[in-house]
Amino acid sequence: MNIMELLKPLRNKQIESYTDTDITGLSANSDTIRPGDMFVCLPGTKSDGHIFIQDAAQKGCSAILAERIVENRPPGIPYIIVPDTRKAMAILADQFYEHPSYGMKLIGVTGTNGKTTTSHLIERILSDYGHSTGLIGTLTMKIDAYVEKTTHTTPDAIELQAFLRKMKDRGAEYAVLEVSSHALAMGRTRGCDFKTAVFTNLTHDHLDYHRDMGRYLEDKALLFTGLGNSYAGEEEKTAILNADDPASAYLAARTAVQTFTYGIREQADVRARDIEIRPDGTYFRVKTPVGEADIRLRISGEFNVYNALAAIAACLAEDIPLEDIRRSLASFEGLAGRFQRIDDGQPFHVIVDYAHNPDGLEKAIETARRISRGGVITVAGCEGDRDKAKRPLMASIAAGLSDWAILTSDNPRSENPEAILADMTKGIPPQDEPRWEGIVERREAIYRALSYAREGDCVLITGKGHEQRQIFAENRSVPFDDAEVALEWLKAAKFESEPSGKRRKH
Ligand SMILES: CC(=O)N[C@H]1[C@@H](OP(=O)(O)OP(=O)(O)OC[C@H]2O[C@@H](n3ccc(=O)[nH]c3=O)[C@H](O)[C@@H]2O)O[C@H](CO)[C@@H](O)[C@@H]1O[C@H](C)C(=O)N[C@@H](C)C(=O)N[C@H](CCC(=O)O)C(=O)O
Ligand SMILES: Nc1ncnc2c1ncn2[C@@H]1O[C@H](COP(=O)(O)OP(=O)(O)OP(=O)(O)O)[C@@H](O)[C@H]1O
Ligand SMILES: N[C@H](CCC[C@H](N)C(=O)O)C(=O)O
Ligand SMILES: [Mg+2]
Repeated sequence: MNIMELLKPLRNKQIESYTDTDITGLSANSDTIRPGDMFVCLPGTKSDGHIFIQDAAQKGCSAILAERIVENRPPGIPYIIVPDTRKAMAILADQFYEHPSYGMKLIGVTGTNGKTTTSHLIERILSDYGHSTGLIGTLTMKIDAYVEKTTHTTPDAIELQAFLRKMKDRGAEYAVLEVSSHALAMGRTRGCDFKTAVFTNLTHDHLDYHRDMGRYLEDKALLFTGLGNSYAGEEEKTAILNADDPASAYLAARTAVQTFTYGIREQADVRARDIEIRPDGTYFRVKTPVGEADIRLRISGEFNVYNALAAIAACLAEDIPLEDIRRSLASFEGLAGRFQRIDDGQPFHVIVDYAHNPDGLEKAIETARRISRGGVITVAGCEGDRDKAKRPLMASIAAGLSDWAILTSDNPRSENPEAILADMTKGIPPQDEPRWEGIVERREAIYRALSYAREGDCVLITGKGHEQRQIFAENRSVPFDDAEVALEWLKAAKFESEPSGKRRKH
């Protein structure tokens, strides 16, 4: 794309040097930049993109977008200054990829927990109904059967717009996007013309980044305030809100578009009752403006009722008949690491779940309690280089709500795992008979939890869900998959079926 064409939507820019040139791509990373790309200098949290200008120039970048002049600016390369390169990058990415979100129906899902589950439920219902649908989220980026790997829940603006372009070119009618609060705060989705915004819930997480719950909510609200800014198309827009979450009233007040609510406890447009939580799934009756239905989900937990209700509301807003929604939900077999059952014939439940914040952990343990015929043994850890305030809260929930908690490591990243564990255990009130122990090594913690289980118990392994690696200092990571580790132990323990039930061989 010609440089002037690319820069057209940037209102506030200063062109320091200029040559008429073609821009063949955009990049904010001097490591992976290709000749012909415009280099966007982002002031980051770890380093400053401006210091890599020379590097990018040597690799053949075609232009530079910066926030200031730097010394030894490479001659002969167009150099443009804008007040905020991150915001400008999103606008340029939308322009470069020729507004891929226009003309597709974009459904954005945000909230502390449940984004991935809700997004996949929506995607499944839409595609079962015959719509060509793309999805971008924590687990994957996909367009119908075509799949790419992701590194982030919401990729940066360049990767995001490039993938939306792929969706548009392949004929997708819908794009379901998981929109993280980091993405909203950093403007990664600027330029996306959302038709629908779905809110799951707001509870404590990511305060290392957002600083407090008020600012966290403000960042989440950006998805809803942004609904009013239509770049293209005049289709009706909707905010789908959780009537049982107090943050929804604020979001409703902040959006100019119509709202559609779901819930269990408060009055809502889409409401569930007669909820039954079983080991093999969840059953409930849903009342909607277009009728009632009995829903069967193959995933356990009241929290998954909320996720299903959000998906039902979003799909009713797309005029999908309730009966089709019911059928799709009944066939959804769940996602890797989201209250995932691990079964090797053992006489107790083993669940791998991605709960990595206080509310998620509480909900996961409550669900384990509902399906257990005995006790609940929980394995929980906390992340390194992330919100430290969660640590004592999560430890207190794990030890307080389980019959036995094994506190361990999650991804320690640059931190000392023993120190993370010590931060966690500070949150546990002294008890006459402690109901927890600490085992830093995660594999050993999982093995130990499984070895304690007796018939009917539930072993709940939380924090890493689908993740396949454990991350240590200096980005060193080792293969680690909770489900595989649990299966390793179960296979070695050799459970087998007997006519009288399951029993352990050794
Ligand atoms: C806090 C955060 O989100 N940081 C993201 C941000 O990094 P940053 O701005 O701090 O970048 P930096 O490392 O300081 O570098 C600054 C600039 O210099 C450039 N650089 C750097 C080194 C070099 O040699 N050459 C070079 O050009 C970098 O490419 C970057 O443009 O921009 C980077 C590029 O887009 C992201 O990879 C990075 O995500 C980090 C790795 C991350 O872990 N993010 C997580 C917290 C995140 O975003 N999570 C949410 C999900 C949260 C939820 O579940 O709700 C997500 O959407 O995934
Ligand atoms: N509606 C919900 N309310 C509370 N907790 C939930 C809800 N849905 C899921 N969880 C918990 O959060 C975990 C992650 O679920 P999911 O991946 O759907 O959320 P997410 O918002 O996409 O998470 P992330 O922010 O990591 O992308 C689940 O394993 C479960 O423990
Ligand atoms: N979406 C969460 C995932 C945390 C999962 C945990 N296992 C970790 O890797 O820290 C985050 O970005 O904070
Ligand atoms: Mg997710």
